[in-house]
Amino acid sequence: MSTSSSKSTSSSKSTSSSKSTLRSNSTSRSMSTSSSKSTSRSNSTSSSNTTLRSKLTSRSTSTLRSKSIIILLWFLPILWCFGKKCKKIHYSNFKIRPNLKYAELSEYKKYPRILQGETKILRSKTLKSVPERIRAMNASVKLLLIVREPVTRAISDYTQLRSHATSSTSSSTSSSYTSSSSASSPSLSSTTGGWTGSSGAPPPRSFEQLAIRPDGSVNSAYRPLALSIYHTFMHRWLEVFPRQQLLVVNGDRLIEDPVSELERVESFLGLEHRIGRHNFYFNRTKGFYCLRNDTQDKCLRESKGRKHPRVDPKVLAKLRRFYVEHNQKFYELVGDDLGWPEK
Ligand SMILES: Nc1ncnc2c1ncn2[C@@H]1O[C@H](COP(=O)(O)OS(=O)(=O)O)[C@@H](OP(=O)(O)O)[C@H]1O
Repeated sequence: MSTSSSKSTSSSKSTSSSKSTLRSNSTSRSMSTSSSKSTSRSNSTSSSNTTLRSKLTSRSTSTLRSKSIIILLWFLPILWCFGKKCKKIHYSNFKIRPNLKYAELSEYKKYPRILQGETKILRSKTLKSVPERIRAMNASVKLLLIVREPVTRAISDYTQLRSHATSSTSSSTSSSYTSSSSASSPSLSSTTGGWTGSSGAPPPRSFEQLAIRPDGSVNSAYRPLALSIYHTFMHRWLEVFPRQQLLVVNGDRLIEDPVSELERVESFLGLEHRIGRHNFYFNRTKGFYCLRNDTQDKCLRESKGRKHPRVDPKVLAKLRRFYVEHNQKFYELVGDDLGWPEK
C-alpha cells in the first residue's frame, strides 16, 4: 500500500516542459507488447497470465503491504522528478538514501506529516494499525493498492523467499537499479529449473510441496498463499478510508503496460499527465520495461522480475479454483472485477 496526499497545486508547480507527455485519463488502455516478453520471464503461469505480477502481503491481519509498490516508488517519483526540482520525500525500507532524500523511520508512528498541497509517496511496511495511523496522520490521504493475480503473487513470494534463503549475494541491495545489461536471475538454475542453494544444504521444498498438503488440499496456511487472500486485509483499509480515496492499481497491467497504469495513478493523484511512452523501453533481456531518459537506461534491479520456477499446471489450476471465492469477495469490496483466471 502506498499513500499519497496530493493536490493539484503540487502538480502545477512542476509542470512538464514537454506537452507531448500530456495524456488523456485513460484507465485501461492496452499497449501491444513484444511476444517475447512472457516467454523470457516466467513459465509458472498460464499463458494468458504469465505477466501477472503484483503482490500484496501482510504480516498481521490488521496490516497490508503491497509487494509491488517499489515499482511506483521508483517509476513515479523518478519519472516525475527527472532533472527537476521536484519536492519529493521518499520513505522505504527504513533505510537512509541521502541521494533521494530518504529518511530513516524506526516506526510508522514517525510517518511524516503530509500537508495539504504536498505529494509524498510512502511505502507501507507492515505494522499494526497502519490504516488507523495513516488516517490519524492525514484523513484525506490517497492510497494506492497494487494487486496482482493471487497465484502468481504467491509464486513470486515463494521465489523471493527462496532467493533470500539460498542466495548470499548482496550486491543487488546496494542499489535499487541495475544496469539493463546485467539483468539475470541468480536464484534458479537455468538448466534444471531447480534451486541452487548453498552447497550441502538440502534442496528446499518446491512450491507445490508447500502449497498443497499431502491429502491434496490447498495449504491456505502457507504464508505466500495466505497473503494472496486479499479481502482479509482489504476490509481493514475500507473500514478506515472511503473507497474513493483508494486506487486499485493493476499490477499485471503495470508490467505489461506501465504507462497506462501510471497515467491512471497520475489522474487519481490529481497530477498533470507527464509520464509517457518515451519514458520506457522494453528490455528483452530482462523481460520487463525499463526506464529511459536522455542520457541512460535504467532497469529495476535484479531482484525485481526474477524468473519463477515452473509450477505443475494441475497445482496452478487447483490454486486458482481456491482463490475464486476469495477474489470475488475482494472484487466486491473494491467494486472492481479484475478478471483473474479461475482455473
Ligand atoms: N518493469 C519492471 N521491472 C521489473 N519488475 C517489475 C517491473 N514491473 C513490475 N515488476 C514486478 O515487480 C515485482 C517485484 O517488486 P516487489 O514489490 O515484489 O519487490 S519487493 O517486494 O520490494 O521485493 C516483480 O515480481 P517478480 O516477477 O516475482 O520478481 C516484477 O514482476
